[in-house]
Amino acid sequence: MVWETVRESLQDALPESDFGLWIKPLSCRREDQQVLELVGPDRFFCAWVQERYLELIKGRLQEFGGPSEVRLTVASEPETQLDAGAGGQLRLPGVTAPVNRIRSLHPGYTFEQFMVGESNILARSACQALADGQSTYGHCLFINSSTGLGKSHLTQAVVHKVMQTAPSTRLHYLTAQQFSAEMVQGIRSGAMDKFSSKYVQNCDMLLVEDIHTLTGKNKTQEELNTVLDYLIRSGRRVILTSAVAPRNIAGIDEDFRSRMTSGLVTHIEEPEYETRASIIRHKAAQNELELGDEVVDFLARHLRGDIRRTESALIGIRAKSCLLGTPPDLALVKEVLSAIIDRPAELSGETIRDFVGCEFKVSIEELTSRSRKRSITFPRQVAMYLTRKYTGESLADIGQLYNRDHSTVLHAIKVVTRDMSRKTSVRRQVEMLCEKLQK
Ligand SMILES: Nc1ncnc2c1ncn2[C@@H]1O[C@H](COP(=O)(O)OP(=O)(O)OP(=O)(O)O)[C@@H](O)[C@H]1O
Repeated sequence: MVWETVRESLQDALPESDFGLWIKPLSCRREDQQVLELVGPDRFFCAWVQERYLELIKGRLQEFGGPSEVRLTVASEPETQLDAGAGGQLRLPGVTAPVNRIRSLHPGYTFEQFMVGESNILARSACQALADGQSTYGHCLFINSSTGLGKSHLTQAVVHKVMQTAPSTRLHYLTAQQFSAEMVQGIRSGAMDKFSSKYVQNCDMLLVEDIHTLTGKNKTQEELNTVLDYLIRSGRRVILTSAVAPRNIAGIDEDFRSRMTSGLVTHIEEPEYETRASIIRHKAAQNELELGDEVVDFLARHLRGDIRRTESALIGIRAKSCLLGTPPDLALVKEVLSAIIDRPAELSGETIRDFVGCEFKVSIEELTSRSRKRSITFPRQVAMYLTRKYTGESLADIGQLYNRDHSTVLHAIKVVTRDMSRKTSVRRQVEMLCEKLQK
């Protein structure tokens, strides 16, 4: 085979380490008059060979009368089939795969499929900038949110984008648990040098999820702290995610906490109404589910927080609609949702606004007006407080009901909470309203 000859000639032409790292692992899958197909262990490997050695390989092939076309293919191990969506952590050739499970990539977690709104725009923009190699938001990003609000989606969107636009980037994407397990393995097998060189010298971008799971894991914190220290100081890109705000993660070394938060720290809020509606439309279309505006509105008003619940509701709606052979109308959707939502569907922000208006004999126009008369501001503030207490609507959503922004709602909640503790009359009135609402 001509490839064997070319390979031998490259062994003579290249430094031993380069040949061992980049040429030796290539295997020949096909060789005929037209094409030589070489297989490399992963995408990063192939991109590197393509950039640095392809012309050399082609030149040698010509010399030895081989085919003019060379194809580089990623081996079809599940963890390296990144195009097919089964993705995995990228690693350097010659560095053995860790024995622990590698975090796989979801093919749909891309920027295009991430719906943007006030709640997540900062996190999204920062991720986009990091993926594009811009330093607008610095090099180190810490994202936190409660569950199901898109931390993994955004982190993986960065990985997808970097792999598409700069595939030779040495990138490691894993969870904190995987980092920890790999480190323990390194210690046990006496291979800590390899471990450190993988994450320190041979890393352009590090993405570690679920940092909150490092509570009490002092050795892992110490190791990751050293890695971050080097990466941040040398301008490498870092993304960390956590289900807990950095200041609230217990059992974390203060130096480590401060290093992790030395760049931009951003919190993804629960999506507001408009974002929820666009997520519902987008996910419905993906599920080939046609939803009318009334149904989308109903779902957006009742499904807040964790987007996984929205996804599960849409799957349920589709299943029920298929089963009955009818399009998903409001009655069907309400039935499916009754199994998912834990609070009575009728206790919405609007219901509470109507109720409070009726109790205080104030119209909706007055409640939503700019008026600052005490006879109107007090019911408005109480209504905002009750909506927050009973509906789980975001501050921005509550604000919309009263023509205000989220900071006014936050202020109203603080005022009512404070006055309830100081003034018996306020406490009694609010308690009475709560009793009526619960009935
Ligand atoms: N803004 C968004 N647009 C579209 N889909 C979204 C958005 N936010 C979240 N999702 C979807 O919600 C689901 C959960 O998101 P993801 O796994 O990223 O959450 P997470 O914050 O990492 O949660 P956890 O803390 O539980 O790991 C995913 O299927 C994701 O696609």
